[in-house]
Formats: sequence, C-alpha cells, structure tokens
Amino acid sequence: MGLTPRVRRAAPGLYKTGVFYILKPRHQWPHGVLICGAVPVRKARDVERALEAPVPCLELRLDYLEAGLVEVRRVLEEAVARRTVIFTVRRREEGGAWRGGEEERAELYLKLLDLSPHYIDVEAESPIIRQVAGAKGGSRLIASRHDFEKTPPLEVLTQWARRAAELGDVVKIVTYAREPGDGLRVLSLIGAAPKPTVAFAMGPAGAYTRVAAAALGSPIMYVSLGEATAPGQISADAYYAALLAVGIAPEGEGLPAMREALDWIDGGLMYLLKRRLEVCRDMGRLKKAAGLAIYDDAREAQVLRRAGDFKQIFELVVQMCKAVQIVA
Ligand SMILES: O=C1C[C@@](O)(C(=O)O)C[C@@H](O)[C@@H]1O
Repeated sequence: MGLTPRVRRAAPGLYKTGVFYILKPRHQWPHGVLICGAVPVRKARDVERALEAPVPCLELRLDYLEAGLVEVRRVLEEAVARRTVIFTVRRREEGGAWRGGEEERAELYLKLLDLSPHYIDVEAESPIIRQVAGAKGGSRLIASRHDFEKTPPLEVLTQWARRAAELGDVVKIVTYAREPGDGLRVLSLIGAAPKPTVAFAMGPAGAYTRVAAAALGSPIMYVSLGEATAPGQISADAYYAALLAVGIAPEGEGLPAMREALDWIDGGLMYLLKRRLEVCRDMGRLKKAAGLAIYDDAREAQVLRRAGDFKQIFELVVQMCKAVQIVA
C-alpha cells in the first residue's frame, strides 16, 4: 500500500512503514488489520449482544463491569471460543471506567487470564503490568498508552512506544488529535517500533487516522458496536465502508475467507445505502420547504444511466429513496 508523495513529505516517519506486521489472531485479514468491536461490559447481556455483531474481534472493556466476574464468566468463555478477544480493565488515569484500586484490578486481570483470551490490554505505565505480563501464559500482551487530551511531540511518543515494546507483544499508542497534523505524528510510530504497533489518534480531527493506520499496517483497529468507548470511534459498518473506499478489503483463499470478504463488503454497502436514504430524507424536507416537486424525472434518468450494469439494482434504490422523500 504505497503512500502518496504528499503524505510522505508531510510525515517522513510514515514512509518507513510498508512492513505490515502480520499477527496470528484467529480472524486475520490478509493485509493484517483486525477489526475489533470495543464493548463496555456492564453485564452478560452486553457480551451476548456483541457476539451478534459482524466483527471478528471483540475488546471486552471490563472496567465497566457492574456485577462480579462470576456473573459474566460463562459468556466471557463463550466469547473467547467464538471470537478473537481482548480483555481490558482500563484505569481511570487513561480514560477508563475502573473505580477500584490497583491491587483489585490486578486480581481481576489474573482471573481473566484464566480464560485464555487471545490478548490482554494493560497500560504500559501502570504498576501492575509486570505482574500481568508474568502471568499471561499463551495470551498476547498489548502494552498500551493513552492520552485523551493531546498528542505529545514525536520524541515523547517514540519513548512511549519504546517503553511499551519492552513488555508488550503488541505496542498500542492512542492519543487525542487537537488538529489533523497531530494524527500524522502518532501514525509515524507504525512500523517504527520493533513490535507490531497499533497507533492512531482519537477525536474528530483524528478520525482519518483510524483508516490510515490500517493502510499502514496497524494490526488492530477499534470500532464501536453502539456505545463508543472513545471520542472519534466509528461504527463497524462505517469502518468497513471507509476501508473499502481506500481499496482495503480481505482477499483470502477458500470459501470461508471469501464469505467473510462478502460480509465485509455487504457491511460497507449497507452503510452507504443507509447514508443515501438519510441524504434523500433530508432532500425531501428541503424540497417541501422550498415548494419543489419531489420527483425529478431528468435526474432519475441520469442516475439510472450512470448505474450501467447495476441499473436494475438502482431502480429499486431510486424507488426507496423517492419513498423516503415523500414521507420526510
Ligand atoms: O485503546 C483503545 C482504543 C480506543 O480508545 C479508541 O480510541 O477506539 C478504544 C478503547 O476501548 C481501546 O482500549
């Protein structure tokens, strides 16, 4: 995936990438990014619902847990059996919902490791990371660092990534972009560290980095399945559509991988159709307010001409879009 000369000039660090770190999670897209639904887990039902979502990976955020682990243990075991799973108990200092002490948090992590998740996510600077690293067994440790207010200078980011690489199997650096240029700094960490590196920026100004990171070889990307767990997080459908828009889709060999590719493409198509209906609804309101006719035969003929071989499909799409304008 080449970078345009303009991006290379804007962020020399980005140019170094090109080596896609291939992890071996159960559901691996050939180019490497693992799409992961980030799920605030308050009770078992939250996990059951997440297991219905069209994503190969779930980050189960157990810092939100309201009940004890015993209430959700069975469904966590089911999740680990059916998806690639990351367990995270995010502390308050790094944007989490954990309200207990560090000792209690370490205890919960150790109990979660008994369920053999594919990944466990602990903050690189937290006092318990060595204890968790020592007990991780076959689980991979994501050593993470989050800044929910800003994106520090590149030398600080590089130091964070170096520290995280000392203990983590995967490095994760997530900052807040106050303006788009902040995103380029954090993206330049991808491929620069000696370990697979997840790096992107939160917030509206950093939203593009969630797609760019995948194109640059970041191994995991977080999407929302309803309730976002961070600013700028986008929905799974929107993410699939965005990746498709920049030409990223799984190729994969064999029927299962091709079916997963179709699921991915269908998710993107459904997102774009939903967006088309929303725009048409708004257009219906505008036409009514301006006293304009809802139907525009010339425009309809133009859309169907542009549809080419998909004319039949677009005839149905146009009918649906006219219907939403009438009732708008
Ligand atoms: O670190 C991350 C990334 C994230 O903060 C995001 O911006 O999508 C969401 C968190 O749940 C996850 O642990």
